[in-house]
Amino acid sequence: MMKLLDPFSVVLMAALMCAVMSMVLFGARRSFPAELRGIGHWSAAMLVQVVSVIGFALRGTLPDAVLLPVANVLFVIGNGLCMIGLQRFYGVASGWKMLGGAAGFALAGMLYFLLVYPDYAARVAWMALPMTVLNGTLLGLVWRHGRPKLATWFFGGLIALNTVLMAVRGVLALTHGAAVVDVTRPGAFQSVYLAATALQPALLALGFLMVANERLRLLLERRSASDPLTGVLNRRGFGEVYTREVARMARQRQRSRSLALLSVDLDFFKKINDHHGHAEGDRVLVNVAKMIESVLRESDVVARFGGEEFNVLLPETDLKRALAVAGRVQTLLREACTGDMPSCTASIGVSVQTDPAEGLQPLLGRADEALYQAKKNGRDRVETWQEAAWQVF
Ligand SMILES: Nc1nc2c(ncn2[C@@H]2O[C@H](COP(=O)(O)OP(=O)(O)OP(=O)(O)O)[C@@H](O)[C@H]2O)c(=O)[nH]1
Repeated sequence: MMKLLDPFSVVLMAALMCAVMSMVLFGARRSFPAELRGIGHWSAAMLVQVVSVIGFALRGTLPDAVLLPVANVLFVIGNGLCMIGLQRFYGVASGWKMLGGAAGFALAGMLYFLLVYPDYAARVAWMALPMTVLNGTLLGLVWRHGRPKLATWFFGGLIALNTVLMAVRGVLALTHGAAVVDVTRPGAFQSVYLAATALQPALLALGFLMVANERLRLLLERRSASDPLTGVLNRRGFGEVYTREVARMARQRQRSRSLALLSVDLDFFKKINDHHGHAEGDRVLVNVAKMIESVLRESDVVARFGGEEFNVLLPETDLKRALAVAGRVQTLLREACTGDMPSCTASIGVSVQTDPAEGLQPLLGRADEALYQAKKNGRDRVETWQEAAWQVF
């Protein structure tokens, strides 16, 4: 067993794996969207670990008084950078002070127990403290902010094991002395610790990458369902919500079930672009999307399929309420346009669905026809389409 795990080879293996992970993370940082933060810190952390591990491997070639403080402090900094990376990833304030404190604490202890009062077990116990605190902080972050997914369990499990191992090593150093924790001596705990030390940084980085990948999947899913300019849903996202709502409607027993759709189209939007420029036109679209959202209930959704037309889905809504919402959108738009926004009004077509089997296209078609009618009848008005006749409001 000990032949397989001679400390020198283990340490070199660890350095190699950290170097590979650093490159993988660096590549990920360049190719992942900028919203996924903290990956660069993990890449840097792995590089720092490489230098630290090489420092340990060089033991015997340089004086311990120089090598050990440097290698140990770098080890702490490497773990601290992982913490900062994860804090950035989860959008939490970065704990640079904590990292500085942990590194300073490690340096002071190392120097004291090497130069003033040389004691191997005391050094191990001392180092265990900042390492346990940093890893415990990582664990807390995953616990509070991680999504309950397999990647998170894997990542969190690794951090938990690492935290326990660090703490146990510190306690063993205090209670049993160097004989049990000195990795150059044979022993069960030393073998476990060595194997874990070799695998831990690279495995942790792998766990982080898995969590980042999961976040990337979510982000892309959300992007593919939303309009890049206004941030509201796009046609695809709208279709998904509609399908969900219509299924819910089908499950409802009462006869009065219905959902409504508003087709909101800005009037003479081309003029806004022509007079104020395309960028200002974009700003108007973003504001209008916000404004529409502000008059909706939580279950209502707004989408932009393109151009200057917005579609609003109002679940569990009858014609009367749909008209009231349309009226509120118009009022808000008129009020907002008196401020710093170019003057604009909207025509709105309203349609209602009561049969769950009908489908989105007929509903959109009717709202579109109503909208066309609103435009034809002079704009800045709301119209609805019903089977019997045109209703003008
Ligand atoms: N700024 C901006 N303009 C857009 C965008 N998409 C479409 N447009 C513009 O919206 C205008 C739509 O023009 P029209 O279809 O003639 O409609 P309108 O001028 O609003 O006239 P009516 O709808 O008939 O009242 C065009 O000038 C498009 O270039 C966009 O994303 N940003």
